Amino acid sequence: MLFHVKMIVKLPVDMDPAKAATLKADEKELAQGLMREGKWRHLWRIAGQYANYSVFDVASVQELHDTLMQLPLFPYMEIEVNPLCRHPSSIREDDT
Ligand SMILES: O=C(O)C[C@H]1C=CC(=O)O1
Repeated sequence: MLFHVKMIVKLPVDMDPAKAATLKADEKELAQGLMREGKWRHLWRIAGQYANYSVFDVASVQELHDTLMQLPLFPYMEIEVNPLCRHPSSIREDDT
């Protein structure tokens, strides 16, 4: 199942820089692992924002929820989720 996810990161301005750096490093490690598993299919920076557009490919809504909840930056993100399905005009064969 494919989901378009927008993540807006809002770290507290007074957060300890060392804590912020650790959170970002942990998030990067987890994100890259999910990408290698094929679950985090796309990750794009939204230009000019500390935010991203992502596409997740997971087995269920529950798996998406659990995956997002486990992100180290989850407590500091505003997240918007939209489910995706094939477009009848799409010519791409890999739109699974
Ligand atoms: O930077 C972000 O958009 C937030 C988050 C998503 C992946 C990652 O490494 O950090």
